[in-house]
Formats: sequence, C-alpha cells, structure tokens
Amino acid sequence: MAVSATQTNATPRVVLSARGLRKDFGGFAAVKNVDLDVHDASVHALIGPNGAGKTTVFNLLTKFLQPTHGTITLMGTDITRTPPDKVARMGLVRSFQISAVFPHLSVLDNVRVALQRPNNLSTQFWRPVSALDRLNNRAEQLLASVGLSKERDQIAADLSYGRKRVLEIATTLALDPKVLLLDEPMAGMGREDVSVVSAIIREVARDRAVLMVEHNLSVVANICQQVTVLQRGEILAEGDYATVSQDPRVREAYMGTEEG
Ligand SMILES: Nc1ncnc2c1ncn2[C@@H]1O[C@H](COP(=O)(O)OP(=O)(O)OP(=O)(O)O)[C@@H](O)[C@H]1O
Repeated sequence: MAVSATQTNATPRVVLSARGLRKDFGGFAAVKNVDLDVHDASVHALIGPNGAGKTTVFNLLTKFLQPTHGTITLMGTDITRTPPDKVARMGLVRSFQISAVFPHLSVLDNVRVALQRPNNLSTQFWRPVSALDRLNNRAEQLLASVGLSKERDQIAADLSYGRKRVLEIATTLALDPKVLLLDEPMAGMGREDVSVVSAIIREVARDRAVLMVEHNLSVVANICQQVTVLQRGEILAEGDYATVSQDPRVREAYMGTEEG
C-alpha cells in the first residue's frame, strides 16, 4: 500500500529494528545492548572507531552471525532465527551479497545477470511475453538511475574503481531491496566518485531504507538523516549528525580521527 509523503514525514516507518542485540565471541562481548531502528526512505549511518562493532552489527542484521541475545525484526516480521538467504529474499540486502561484478561481462550484461537471479523478487514480472524486452528495459533503467548509461557496453574490468562500485550498487538494486546495507561504500574512492555515489545513495533512499557503515564523516554529515555511534560494542550516541557531532563523548571517541 502506498504511503503518502505527508504520512511518511509524520511517522517515519521503522522497517528494520533490533532490540537488546548482543554477540559474544568466547568471553568477549563484541556487541551488547544494541537497540536500533532503521526508517524507510532514509539514510542511516553506523559509525564508530575501529573495532567498535559495526561489522559485527551488520553481520547480525543480515544473519551471517546469530546473536547471543536479542531480537531483529524486518518489516514487522521477527527474523532473529531466519537464515540469511531468506532474509535477503525478504528484502534486506547487503551490497556484497549479490553484487559480485563479473569482470569480463559488459556493464549492461552484469545488470541483466543480476536481474535474472533466481532469488530476484521481480522475476515473475519477466515471465510473460516479451520478457526479454522488459529485462532489457529494466536493465537500461537501472543503469540510467546510477548514471552508467554511457558505459553500458564497456567491459566491467575496464571501469575505474569508482565506476565499478557504482555498477555494484546497480546490481544490488536489481534485487529491489527494501533495506539496503552498504559497508563503507566510499572506501578507496576519490572526491569526485564520492560525490557521485553520495548522490546515488540519496536517490536510492527515496523509497527504501539505507543503513551504511561509513568512515568518511563528511559523507555522513551530507547524506545521513540518522547516525548511530558505536563504541566498544555499545551505542554511545544517536541522532542527526549535528547532534551526535556535538556530543562530547563522541568527540572524545573520535579525537584525532575525525575526517574533514
Ligand atoms: N569472529 C570473531 N572472533 C573474535 N572476535 C571478533 C570476531 N569478529 C570481530 N571480533 C572482535 O569484535 C570487535 C568488533 O569488531 P568489528 O569488526 O565488528 O568492528 P568494526 O567497528 O567493524 O571495526 P572496523 O572499523 O575496524 O572494521 C573487535 O574487537 C574484533 O576484534
């Protein structure tokens, strides 16, 4: 059911939520007492110093790891015990799960392959007559939405690093995720690619939730509506960037590491 913009603004819909999340490795609690609400149509950042537990939280949410305690809910359904492939089919997708770029295929063929995956929620849509045309149209649309139309016939291996990451995002979007988890999407990118990918993420989040681990705090400030700061496995602060960046505990945690 469509929700009007007014309704969405009034009561942002929680699509992914965790309560009391904990993960022990041996006697060590890598994540503890984590409560998280990720809202539809927004970009949410998970930040924190090295070793804070960000990757572990991602692994817990996508079910690559089983929590020691706590619950995880996706669009109202308890997924705490659901296997990762099923969670992905329900619409919670982490970029690398499906985004392996085939280096010797063209950009267009990479997206076509992603659209034809057996798990693709939209697969039924292609089956009737003119399935191939629809597939091609959807592939072209996806490329246009991430600004890769000009490179459609290039071999993926020949793309620059930044454009390859954009292609990865396009192949991830082929699954039409409701919640997209991005693990350091800007890692290793130059300034120009960072601004292109930032714009893409902002656009992608118009009708889905994006949760991203990101070390580049300028990016977080520019595109994330909600920020959760982790430290030693626990939530240190949360709110919008302006709020958390003023928090003395966050400044302390980041002392000497904040990027401009
Ligand atoms: N499989 C594991 N076994 C034991 N300890 C682990 C395991 N995975 C993570 N840890 C520990 O849990 C803590 C959190 O690690 P995690 O990788 O989640 O942090 P992070 O915030 O993603 O760090 P970074 O920014 O460096 O990637 C670290 O102390 C790490 O050594």
